[in-house]
Amino acid sequence: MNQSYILEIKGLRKEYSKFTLNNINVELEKGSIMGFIGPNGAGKSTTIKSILNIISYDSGEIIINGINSKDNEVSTKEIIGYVGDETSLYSQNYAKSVYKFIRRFYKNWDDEVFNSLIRKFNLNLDKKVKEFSKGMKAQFMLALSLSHHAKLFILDEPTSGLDPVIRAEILDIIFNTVKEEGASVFFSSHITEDIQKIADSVTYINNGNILLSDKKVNILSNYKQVDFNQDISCEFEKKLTFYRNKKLIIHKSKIEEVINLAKSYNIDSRKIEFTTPLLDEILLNLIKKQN
Ligand SMILES: Nc1ncnc2c1ncn2[C@@H]1O[C@H](COP(=O)(O)OP(=O)(O)OP(=O)(O)O)[C@@H](O)[C@H]1O
Repeated sequence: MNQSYILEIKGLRKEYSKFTLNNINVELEKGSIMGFIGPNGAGKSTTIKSILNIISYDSGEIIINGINSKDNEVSTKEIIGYVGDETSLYSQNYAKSVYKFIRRFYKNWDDEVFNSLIRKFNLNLDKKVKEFSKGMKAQFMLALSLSHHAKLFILDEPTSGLDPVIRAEILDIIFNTVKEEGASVFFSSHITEDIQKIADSVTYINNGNILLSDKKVNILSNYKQVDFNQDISCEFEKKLTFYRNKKLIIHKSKIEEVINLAKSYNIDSRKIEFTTPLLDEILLNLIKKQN
């Protein structure tokens, strides 16, 4: 247990018949935003459901604000604001009844925050949840989760399937609320662009295993995109594993190796440039290495 972390996942393991979430370790610092990214079926929702105790897990520990989440479920739930795809649970109900039902669970519920978000999103609470569009459902869920001064937001694909305008609005609200209140966010997404925009740290999961978990600035400074800025021979290209579409992403420890290799293929090393790649390119490179 470390007081500077709001969430610690230690050695989490969950076995399904055809999939294993294997030895997941994550540390989320208080006041920071972590993007949890990975392809379809990587294990993101399984991890999130384990954090929330929605499913049981085989081994490992989940510590929320210093407390083992299994030891005190009520107090840990109180400090979590969750957005997932559970609107189907309430779809037959009027939005107003859902709000009245949910607010009873939280002693820090704040109607002023809730009403201002509802006005901002222009949502009509006299509608049934099923009458809301996908974007409105996401806004409604977000308003519910942001209205009880949570310390930790767990967001499962909060922007998936939304148009760019609503996506940007939701990201802004998450970012601003969290920074104002000093809260923390663990959010899963397929959209690397969103993560690059607001996350302080990134955890990348593939096939039930974590391939990378680090501060975004470290990841971006640890990897380089190599631009040769000249024609290169097929033989040299073949030597460069993971060279695709004229892009080569390498860990910075490999810079010298690449320069020396290039020289041995008569490449003019003065023209070679090393730039900072997009997060997307770095993660794609990691998947290619794993497969
Ligand atoms: N209840 C279950 N029983 C058996 N297998 C399951 C169950 N729930 C999930 N899985 C399997 O676990 C794997 C991980 O699923 P999970 O939903 O965690 O992935 P994900 O990263 O959230 O994917 P997506 O981005 O598509 O939502 C998948 O292979 C899925 O089929």
